[in-house]
Amino acid sequence: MDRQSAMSAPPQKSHNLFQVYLRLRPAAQGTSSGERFLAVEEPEPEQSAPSHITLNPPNDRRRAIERFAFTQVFEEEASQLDVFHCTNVASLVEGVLAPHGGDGTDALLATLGVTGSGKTHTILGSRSQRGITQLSLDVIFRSLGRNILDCNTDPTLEYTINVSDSSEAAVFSASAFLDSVYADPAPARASSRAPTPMLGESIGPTPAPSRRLHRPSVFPQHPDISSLSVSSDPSCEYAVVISMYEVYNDRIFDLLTPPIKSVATKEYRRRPLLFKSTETSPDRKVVAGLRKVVCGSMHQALMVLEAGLHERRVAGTGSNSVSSRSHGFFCVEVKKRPKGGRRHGVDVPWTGSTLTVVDLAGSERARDAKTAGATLAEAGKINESLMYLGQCLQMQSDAGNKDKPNLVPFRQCKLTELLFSNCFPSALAYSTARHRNPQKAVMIVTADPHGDFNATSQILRYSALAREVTVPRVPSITQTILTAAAPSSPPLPFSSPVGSPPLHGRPFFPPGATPGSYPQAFSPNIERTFAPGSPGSDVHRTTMEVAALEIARLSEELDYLRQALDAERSAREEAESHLLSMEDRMLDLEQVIREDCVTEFERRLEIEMARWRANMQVEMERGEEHWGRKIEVFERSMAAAASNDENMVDEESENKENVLMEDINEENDRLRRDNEILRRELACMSPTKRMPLQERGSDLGLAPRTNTGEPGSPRPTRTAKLYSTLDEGGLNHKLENLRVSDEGSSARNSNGSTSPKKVRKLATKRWEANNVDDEDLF
Ligand SMILES: Nc1ncnc2c1ncn2[C@@H]1O[C@H](COP(=O)(O)OP(=O)(O)OP(=O)(O)O)[C@@H](O)[C@H]1O
Repeated sequence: MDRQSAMSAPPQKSHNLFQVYLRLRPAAQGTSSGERFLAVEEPEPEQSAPSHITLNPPNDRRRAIERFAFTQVFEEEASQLDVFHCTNVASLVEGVLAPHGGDGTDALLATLGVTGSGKTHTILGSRSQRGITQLSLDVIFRSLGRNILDCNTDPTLEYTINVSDSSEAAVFSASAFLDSVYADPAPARASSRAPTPMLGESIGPTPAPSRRLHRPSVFPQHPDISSLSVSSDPSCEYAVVISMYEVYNDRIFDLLTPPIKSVATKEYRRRPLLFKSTETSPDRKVVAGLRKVVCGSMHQALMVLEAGLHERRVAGTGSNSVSSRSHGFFCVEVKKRPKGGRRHGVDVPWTGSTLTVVDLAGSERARDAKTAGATLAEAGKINESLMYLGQCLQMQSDAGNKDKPNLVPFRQCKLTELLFSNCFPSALAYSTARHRNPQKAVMIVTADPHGDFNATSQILRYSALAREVTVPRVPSITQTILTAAAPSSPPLPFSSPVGSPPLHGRPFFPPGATPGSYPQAFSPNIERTFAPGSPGSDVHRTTMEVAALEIARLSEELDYLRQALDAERSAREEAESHLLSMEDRMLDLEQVIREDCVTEFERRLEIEMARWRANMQVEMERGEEHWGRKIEVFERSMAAAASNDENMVDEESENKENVLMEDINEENDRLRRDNEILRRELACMSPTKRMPLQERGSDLGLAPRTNTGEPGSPRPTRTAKLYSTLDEGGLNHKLENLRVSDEGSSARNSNGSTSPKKVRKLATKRWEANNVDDEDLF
């Protein structure tokens, strides 16, 4: 049967979570290839395509010959189209489109292999050939035809998808996204891979991005699958939403969101995202917070793919000039809803399924890849995640068995979580009416038959659906043992017929795993065959065969452990040196921050001091003004008090004057009365006794004292008494005083300080005084 035509046959059915295919890559032209260690077996009689391969250890007769079974094996001559057809991607796409109603079935397509074995070539193609991703997109857009909606024709499309999205995504229209990423117009750029950094260059933190890519003008058109299309639901309208992310160092990063410049480190970095169940997606885990682009055409989808690939981390290594340093995920969500978005007059949200295409990073040996620094550390992470993936693949066959619980240890790292989480029926499927199918998955293992024997054999061991080990011819060891056991019997030749029934013994444990970590009840479905030997039931012979097999296995395991140890040691040294450099950097940063703080502190202190001084000045001026005002008020009050005192003195003296005047008036009245009495007495007296007026006048002024009181002097008369009283009373003196007082009051009056009332009083006094003078005339 023609090998190529046999490849187009459908793969065999199994209960495995992943259908596993093997693709061998052709030897690179112009390079000296090593000895070929992989041999494809002729297909079984009941099969149309080869499914088994034999691994022959080159130049090492101690190693066992191993045989591996896959769903199908593609030889070097297999084209991209062969792989696309035979891996049955079209049926996966059809499951996503859900032509018969419902949400559809998620599909996952991944490539696994040693670095440089052709994973990226298979999944993403090359400059001249399209890969499975482009072919799948072509089938999707071709099959949806006119039922596909575009943001340009439906302005609400972006909004309605955003609302119904269950992964907290930011949804963009393709035109908006592409305008933000690409510069217009631009020269053609045919490469589908990002520029390769220098060998060993650190690609940890994203360097300053040169945004605005050049728009690729042409995409490869070969192979052509224009004749192929799958069914879609004619009663529904569709939208194609694309997202891309990578798993780098066990963290998820969006490839369509530009990196953000860190304030602290001034480096451009992406924010890691979570893989989780959300409120609106309790039965399915999703990568939350991605940027998603609604594409209305195949061309737009390819442009988005190109932009995402540009952001993916790649590096040149000794094994591959453009080596993927992260696991890349390209997701095509096909959303569907009834035409017009309504059913029975009610709005219906978008539902749908996703086709995820995964380009895994290749496992590599540090010695061959000649990696160093961060690239070596990445390799450690890549190998570790691939080891966990191997463990999951080895356990996967039991997961399809309903009688056995799911024991696939897929939560050990982010990669296996992403690949396996949605493989199983949801626990909610039984409790809710809404039932979601577990995803369908295809793994394409790529291998270079002339490449690295150890790395390739490791990959084959943990990815194969079944494995047989045959005992090698090791006469030097076995014969010695056999001779010792049965010296009489001749040594028997070993034969290793492929496909002989398996012998019970220890199950195979993948590299890195310990026997204790595998429950015996769920050992992997690895077939192990031993050469049964021609004589049949010879116990010693069987024992020796088992021993030889065990030796071979242990020797392999030892090799692997040595390699792992080397890798771990170098990774540890790398990590330690990185830690030291980080510590130095931290110290430097701390120093810089401290200096910045001091400078800032001093600056602020200066400002505060200046402000304080200004405030102080203002306060002092205010205080001075305040006290000035107080003193002024005090002075004014003092002046007021002084003038009050003066007024009081005036009043006092006035009061005294008044009293004096009253006394004088009283005296005056008394004198008048006396005078009146004297007049009357005088009138009653004899004329002889009257004194002439002159005498009286003289008496009044200069009258001699006739009665001095001396003894013998005549007794004074009443008139004499009167004169005497007038004289003794100091009437003149009093009048003198009155005159003085009158002058004083006139003087004060002239000053204007005396009140009119006082003036009147004084006038009265003057008149009275004049009266006195007049009366004195008597
Ligand atoms: N089947 C094939 N036919 C032709 N060329 C191939 C094939 N497979 C791989 N190559 C070529 O081999 C080189 C390495 O392949 P590729 O980059 O796909 O390897 P890889 O497995 O993705 O490596 P890595 O894991 O380092 O990214 C590329 O130049 C590619 O074109």
